[in-house]
Amino acid sequence: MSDAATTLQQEIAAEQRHVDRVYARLAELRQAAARAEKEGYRLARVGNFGALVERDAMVFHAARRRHALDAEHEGLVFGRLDLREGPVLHVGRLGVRDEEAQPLVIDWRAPAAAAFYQATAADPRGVVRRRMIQSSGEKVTNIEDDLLDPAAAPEGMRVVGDGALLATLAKATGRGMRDIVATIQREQDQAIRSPASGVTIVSGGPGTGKTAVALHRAAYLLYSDRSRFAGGGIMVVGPSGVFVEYIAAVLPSLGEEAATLHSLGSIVEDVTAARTDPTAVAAVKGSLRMRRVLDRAVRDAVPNGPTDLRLLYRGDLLRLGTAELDAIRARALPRGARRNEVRRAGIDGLFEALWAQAQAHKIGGLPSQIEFEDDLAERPDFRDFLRAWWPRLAPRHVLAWLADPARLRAYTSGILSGPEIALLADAFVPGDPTVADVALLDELDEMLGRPPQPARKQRDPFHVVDGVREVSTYADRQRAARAAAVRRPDDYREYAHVVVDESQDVSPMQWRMLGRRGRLASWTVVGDPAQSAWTGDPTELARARDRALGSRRRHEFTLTTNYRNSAEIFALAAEVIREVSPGITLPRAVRSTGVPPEQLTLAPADLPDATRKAAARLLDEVEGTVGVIAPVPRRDEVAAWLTELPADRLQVVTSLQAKGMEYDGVALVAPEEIRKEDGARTLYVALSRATQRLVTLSA
Ligand SMILES: Nc1ncnc2c1ncn2[C@@H]1O[C@H](COP(=O)(O)OP(=O)(O)OP(=O)(O)O)[C@@H](O)[C@H]1O
Repeated sequence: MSDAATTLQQEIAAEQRHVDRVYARLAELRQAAARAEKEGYRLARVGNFGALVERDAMVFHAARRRHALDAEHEGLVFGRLDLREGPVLHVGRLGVRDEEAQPLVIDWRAPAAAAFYQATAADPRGVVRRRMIQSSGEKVTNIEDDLLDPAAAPEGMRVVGDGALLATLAKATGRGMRDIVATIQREQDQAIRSPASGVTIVSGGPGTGKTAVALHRAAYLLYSDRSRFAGGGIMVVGPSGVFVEYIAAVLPSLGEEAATLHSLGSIVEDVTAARTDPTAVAAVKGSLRMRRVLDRAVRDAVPNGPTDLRLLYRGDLLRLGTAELDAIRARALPRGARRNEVRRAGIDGLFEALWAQAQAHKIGGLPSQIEFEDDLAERPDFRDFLRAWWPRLAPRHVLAWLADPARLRAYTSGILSGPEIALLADAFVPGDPTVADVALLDELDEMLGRPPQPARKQRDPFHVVDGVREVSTYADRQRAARAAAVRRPDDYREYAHVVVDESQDVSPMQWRMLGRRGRLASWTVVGDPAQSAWTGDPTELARARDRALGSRRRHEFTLTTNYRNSAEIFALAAEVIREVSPGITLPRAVRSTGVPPEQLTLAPADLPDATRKAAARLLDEVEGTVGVIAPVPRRDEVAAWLTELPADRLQVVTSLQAKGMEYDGVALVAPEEIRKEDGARTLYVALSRATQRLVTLSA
């Protein structure tokens, strides 16, 4: 064995001794947690109510603690700091103390761990040597050191390895995003630890770790002020369901379950939309002018509703025609009134008009006005009329009205341009909303208001026995521990923190939707304007975003290194974005594979076969996942070409779903169509998804 190899083995063995101590202590803690749970159950047999409550609390906390211990078992210790002064510190996924309450490992989120991420040779912050410890399970497999302050290094201090970051980046991509807790870089750490209040804005080009930073920031906030952020809740919003699935494992791997993940299509209660509109249609649907369009809709008569009211009262015909009914409805709906909440005003309007008529007709034996109204209110024909004339409207009902060409024209004329109105024809499919429609549904919900509803039954992980909530099985306990922080009504609006990823694609109407849920929140907003697919009015967009974020203080951060793409792949993506933004500052891609992207041009008839071959070859060449990116309208067609390939490492997505995603190999189908339909910026996104191999197939 060479000297260097021997040194490395000795250092690994030294770290292994510490790691073993940590796991031994962890086992004791786990046993203690289990004992606490048991003790909780013993209390149950004491039988009085106070003991039962105490038992619940004990079981709950013990289960939660055990859950955390289990979640963070893998690679628990990943760093070590040798400082100029003070004891050696080990950094890990959670803090563990020995029997004397001395720290064996400090939590990566703790202030003392900040130096692990922020120290550099130029600014060592008291750190002499920073050591990254790589493990598999409980076994230390490698060590990488940075000597940050050579002058302060004690005699005999050894330094091994050459770059944990690059070693990590070269590893294959799995189905889901991985946490980067062991290799967070200084500029990223500053954004992660930015103040908990106000708005933290993180920008940076493709692959600079914006998503990773946003998720680690959520974990950091939960650690630094648990009662505030777990109590109020953190909502993380991403562009698509595919993306949310991709990032879903990061927070649990950091031991955090307390954040709620949503795609822009799944924010509104009872709605899950995955379908996207063509970019031009989405720009119209996302414009704030749609508020005026919707406002006209919510004031309109319902389709197939009654056009007049005829009532025989004491032998006399009372009648209100279309114009009168419309006027009554309009009077009952002054600016700002919510249709579902002012139904009573509509009914009063009818009573007034009918009473006036009855008096004018000099009906014999006419009772008092109150009795007259009581008479009408009890009549089935009058009640039927009311139900048809002023029904309780759900947002989806009103949105469906826009599928009717005549109504669409009436609501949009003078607000949208002719071509914009044409774009919206056929763009609303009743019962099948698109992602952009969800923000319209939310707006309609706000405009219509809600009649009071009976409370919905929540799924409860506790069993209720004799009025006492209890958990009985291990699975129940786990679920109860997890659920306690995340159980909230579906239309919950009091989040303590909102994280918006890929924020460059949030439309003005979507900002309103998010703003409604973050009125009390602090925010983390990450994005890259260069990757924006938004083709609508930029000033309107900026205004809507500012409105949602309010006057809160802004903290801005920019990330500058692309950790995802090989330099060869990013060079091709850079060419595309420079065509539309010549002066743009792009991140630096740090890793080179020596393999340039392959750009194929084919006859259209050869595209299916060539795509199949390219995908098969990529599956051979890379260890991790392969993404096939297709133009939006062709996704299913392209997927059908690939049915014979193994599906476990292959994913077919549209150019819009590719937002935020990452694959080791990418086959990009028909880039020219993507450019034409969704613009060069969306093509730029598609070109910057691959870590190792990229093939483009132009027809
Ligand atoms: N400090 C780091 N250590 C290791 N890997 C990192 C680090 N920072 C980022 N990465 C990796 O780089 C890749 C890109 O990160 P991420 O997806 O967060 O970038 P992004 O800025 O959101 O990209 P995009 O804007 O293109 O969606 C991920 O695989 C992430 O794990």
